[in-house]
Amino acid sequence: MQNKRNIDADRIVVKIGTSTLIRHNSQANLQVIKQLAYALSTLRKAGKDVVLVSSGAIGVGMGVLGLNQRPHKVSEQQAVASIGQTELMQLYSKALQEYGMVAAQMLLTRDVTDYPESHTNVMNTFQELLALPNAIPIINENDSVTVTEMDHHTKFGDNDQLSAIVANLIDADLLIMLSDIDGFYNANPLKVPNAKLIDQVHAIDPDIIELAGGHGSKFGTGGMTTKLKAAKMILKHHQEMILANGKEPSIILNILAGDDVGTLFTNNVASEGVESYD
Ligand SMILES: Nc1ncnc2c1ncn2[C@@H]1O[C@H](COP(=O)(O)OP(=O)(O)O)[C@@H](O)[C@H]1O
Ligand SMILES: N[C@@H](CCC(=O)OP(=O)(O)O)C(=O)O
Repeated sequence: MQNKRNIDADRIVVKIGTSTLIRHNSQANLQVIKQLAYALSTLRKAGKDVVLVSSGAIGVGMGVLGLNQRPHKVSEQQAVASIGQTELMQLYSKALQEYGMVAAQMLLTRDVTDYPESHTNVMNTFQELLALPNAIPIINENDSVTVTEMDHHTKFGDNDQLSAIVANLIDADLLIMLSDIDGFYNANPLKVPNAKLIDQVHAIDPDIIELAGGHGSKFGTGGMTTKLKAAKMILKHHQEMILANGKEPSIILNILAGDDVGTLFTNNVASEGVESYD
């Protein structure tokens, strides 16, 4: 019999990565977007607070423009992102409409954590949106304005860290990180085919960081390292994160039903018999 987890989450942030949203031919994966819309709508209708952090602006923009390679120049990436973001939100809006939901786009910069006024404004927006019964906030980094300069860092780094910051900001119970891999392994499965899936992680220490190797897809940015940075922020705030495979986003519903899928990052020490890393 499959182990059950005790997942008690009323406020949930879901992050979906580029590698899950985009097919190898640079086209958006509509099946994934439709199923994601279904899962998020189901949770919202069940009274949960749900926020989506979605990557994919650059990946979708590459598809729109017929590019095979991610541009190297930052300004070109920003232009591609602004084209892709529009298309991505159209896809989400259409998919959510099927379930009576509306998409609410929020494009953030690090100002929301660095400047009290920006922080207050973004919190007010979250509060109003989460009070609406049929709105799903969909967040991405504001790629056309974020830069990292000597004296002003407006970039979050990547959407893995952005999703943890959002989870911290709105005091979410759970961050569900959907990627193209079943969870966190004891080595990069792309390089080590017999790598083993880890059920639970309780601390992000150098031994754990050592297990994250290399980048994933040609579209995504962070690979596993940035997911561990996100997990570290989550554990610091005594929240939980589950890293799972997003190829079937209905897995979100399995996660909330307590199914033992993916890797759970938690401060709560695992029950006996479950393989875990402290
Ligand atoms: N220890 C590990 N466990 C699982 N995946 C790993 C590990 N180390 C590196 N990876 C790589 O990280 C990839 C996921 O990161 P990425 O492609 O950036 O995803 P996303 O687009 O979802 O953010 C996996 O496909 C895998 O190749
Ligand atoms: N803002 C960028 C996010 C890039 C990013 O962090 O991607 P990923 O590693 O797939 O989460 C975009 O939408 O393309």
